[in-house]
Amino acid sequence: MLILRCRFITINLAPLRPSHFQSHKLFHTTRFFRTPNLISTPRITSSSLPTTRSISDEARFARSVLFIPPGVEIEELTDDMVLPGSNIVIGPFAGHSQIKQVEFVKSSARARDCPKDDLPEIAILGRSNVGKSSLINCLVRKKEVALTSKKPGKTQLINHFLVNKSWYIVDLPGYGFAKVSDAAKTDWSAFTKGYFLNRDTLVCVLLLIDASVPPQKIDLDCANWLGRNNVPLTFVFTKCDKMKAAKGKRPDENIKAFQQIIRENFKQHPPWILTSSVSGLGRDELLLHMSQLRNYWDQ
Ligand SMILES: Nc1nc2c(ncn2[C@@H]2O[C@H](COP(=O)(O)OP(=O)(O)OP(=O)(O)O)[C@@H](O)[C@H]2O)c(=O)[nH]1
Ligand SMILES: [Mg+2]
Repeated sequence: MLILRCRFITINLAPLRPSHFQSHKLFHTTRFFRTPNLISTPRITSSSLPTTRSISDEARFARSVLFIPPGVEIEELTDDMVLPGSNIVIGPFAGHSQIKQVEFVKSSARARDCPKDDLPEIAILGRSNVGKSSLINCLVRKKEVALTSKKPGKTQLINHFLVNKSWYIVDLPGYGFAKVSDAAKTDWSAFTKGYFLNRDTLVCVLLLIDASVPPQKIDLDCANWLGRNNVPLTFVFTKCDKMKAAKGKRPDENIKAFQQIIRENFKQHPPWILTSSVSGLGRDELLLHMSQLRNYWDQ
């Protein structure tokens, strides 16, 4: 069995159970790619294959637990193509990923008010206080870009940030903030439908999951809703630096428990990655993953 070694946890991914969920919308279809291979993709050698499994068993297993992007043949897969601290295979669409320039463009109250220039966008979604704004600041390496706060519910609008003049990061309002009124909760539900289902330029949703707390029903409901509606998502586990949780379980235990539940609902495990906005864990890896999603969408 393939074991993914992360920087501070080892996750043994068992084969997934089939389910009615369809997997990643963008990456389900087989298409030719036009960009050159920017990452070396060493060929698999006979010594790197398990002796007790046939290649097809291994291929089936790899497909069920790894995120294999377009342009990567399963026979070419080697351990070093998997980003550290993730199940994400890096393929030929990965390219320039660093953020050189970022500018705030606008805040929109409704999906129809969002920018209409057809640039690809990656949205950041998660519970209030999960660390959405902090992750954006970490990715762009600027403290003041997306406002962070200890007080949940700080981000109330759809905020578009233009990156390298070519794509958007979108900071969304958090869900599950206990103190919002029923009216505000209804608005959030209408907003999700409007934005996620109709935004043609949405490349992927980064669904942030707080690794310092056990799996939350509201996060699982959100993941299942996105899965059912074929909205491409990547699980980004946040606050992985909180190794000594004051109470409860450690991040690695919480992440394992979350993934176990996801395996029961998703035929193929969506991409996932460990991050910390405090230590910078997973920052460069996540940027690289975002670049391959964007470049594939953009072709
Ligand atoms: N230890 C640790 N704390 C973090 C991390 N990311 C965010 N935080 C803290 O968590 C709190 C909330 O962070 P925000 O980035 O404002 O969260 P948000 O998801 O944007 O919140 P809303 O806008 O209210 O939905 C702040 O006190 C952050 O400092 C992390 O990686 N590690
Ligand atoms: Mg915020």
